[in-house]
Amino acid sequence: MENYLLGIDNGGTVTKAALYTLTGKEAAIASRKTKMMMPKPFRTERDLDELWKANVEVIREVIEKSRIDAGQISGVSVTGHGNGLYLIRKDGKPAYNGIISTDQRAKTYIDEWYRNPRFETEVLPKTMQSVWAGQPVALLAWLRDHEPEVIEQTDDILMVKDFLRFKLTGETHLELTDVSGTSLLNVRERCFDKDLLAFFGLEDMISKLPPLRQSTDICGYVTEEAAQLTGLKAGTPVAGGVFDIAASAVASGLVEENKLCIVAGTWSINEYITKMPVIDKHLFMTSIYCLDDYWLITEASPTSASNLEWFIDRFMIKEKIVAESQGQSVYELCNELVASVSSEESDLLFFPFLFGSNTVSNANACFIGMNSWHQRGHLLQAVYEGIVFSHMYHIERLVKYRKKLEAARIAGGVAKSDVWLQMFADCLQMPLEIVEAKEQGTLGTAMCAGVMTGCYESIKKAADKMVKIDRIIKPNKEKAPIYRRKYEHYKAALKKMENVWKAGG
Ligand SMILES: Nc1ncnc2c1ncn2[C@@H]1O[C@H](COP(=O)(O)OP(=O)(O)O)[C@@H](O)[C@H]1O
Ligand SMILES: O=C(CO)[C@H](O)[C@@H](O)COP(=O)(O)O
Repeated sequence: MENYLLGIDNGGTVTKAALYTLTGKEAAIASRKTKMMMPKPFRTERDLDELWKANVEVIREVIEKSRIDAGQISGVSVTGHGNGLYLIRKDGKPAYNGIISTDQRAKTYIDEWYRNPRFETEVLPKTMQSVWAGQPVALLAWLRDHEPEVIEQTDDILMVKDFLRFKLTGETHLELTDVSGTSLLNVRERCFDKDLLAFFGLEDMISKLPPLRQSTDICGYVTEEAAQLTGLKAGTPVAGGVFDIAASAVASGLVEENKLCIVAGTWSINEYITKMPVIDKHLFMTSIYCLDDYWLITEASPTSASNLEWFIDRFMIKEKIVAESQGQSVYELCNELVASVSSEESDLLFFPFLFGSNTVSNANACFIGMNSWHQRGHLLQAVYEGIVFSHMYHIERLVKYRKKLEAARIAGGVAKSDVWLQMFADCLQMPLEIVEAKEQGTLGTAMCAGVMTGCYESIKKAADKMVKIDRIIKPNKEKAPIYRRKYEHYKAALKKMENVWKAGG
């Protein structure tokens, strides 16, 4: 009987599960949108019972769809958005709603930390990354000051994938690649460090950080209770899993240094791998990669498809309900509307900063240059283009640290849209290599399960077997001057707006 690996991915917007054969063939896939709650300005939270229910449903669905016996699943592995915060009490119940990494309630702490000269001399060499509002260090500091009873009740500090692993196995662990992106870890020494935590005023919380594990370690077994709910077989081993930005990268074939990887989901993630870490206060992050000897160098911000999601929820909700009632997706309508307007026809700009930005700290989203003749398609086109330009802005910073990148691999929900993919290729003027896997997060983490169960010697060997290029999207040369002009316009407007935002506007 053939063996299968199960990958589970909890992003900021969508929960997915997928079953793979050992050659990377997708046997079944299922997804559920999860609700982002905004109980107060700048807060993005999720109900953890609803999140667990979504996971139970997608796991059950993939087992049913694939018609395999659950005993054929030799291993399970998890991934999910990095950062944010998932707190549980001693009795295993949530101590708070899950906090998604787009949360900005703690943004005032950031400027204060950056003003402290010790940040550059003592913190940055250990964390190798910027500090920002959605990181657990900022959220924990905020809870310590505003809702101390939550911290008192907390027994374990987890990331989303660790919470899910805990629901499946009853065990609590943190995993290295994920924690290496949180500012909680001394990344160079790969350990927690009381002096580092003390900088953020969090030294007392070291006892609430569960043990650190590797991506491919066995971190527990599916319990009887979880088995009954999900249809998995009790006793199936569950791996440590991997940070989603690394999962998508390895499943896109980021096993060499000459490729750019773009992940366009809730977040805009832009990354490459190298054997030398980059420590620079202007760079977003260096984190631990899931291939031995490699570091993942990332430029990122919450400026990608979360903005489209907001646009749909505010201005296309009827269309969304109708589409979903007919078993269709509202994204197809969005893609049709964008395809119906040409790239030359409108100069409308959009800054995709609804959940944070990659410029000054109090930047806001805005449309610039609206005219009476603009239709919904033009607004959507500006949203799509603004998201691409925000990725390009990150990529421009990223290439400063290395030689030119030859081609890009792209993952995340946006990669499901042909019109958006062509826009990326035309704006970047770079070929986009599209892999066969529909969901790279689930595939990347399934590789960890494959190594954990001894099916592969290493994640690199798993990637060699499981990643296949499906097609290449070539850039359209005629579009180069059009998008170059639009991108220059975007950057010039951004510079002007930065002065307004800096002045408190
Ligand atoms: N067919 C599509 N066309 C355009 N955008 C899409 C399509 N499918 C998904 N998306 C966008 O991708 C987002 C989901 O991306 P995903 O990477 O799954 O998110 P996350 O992992 O952050 O939860 C959706 O919110 C939506 O904005
Ligand atoms: O920590 C992060 C970046 O450093 C983000 O949370 C990222 O992991 C989100 O991923 P997304 O929700 O877009 O899948």
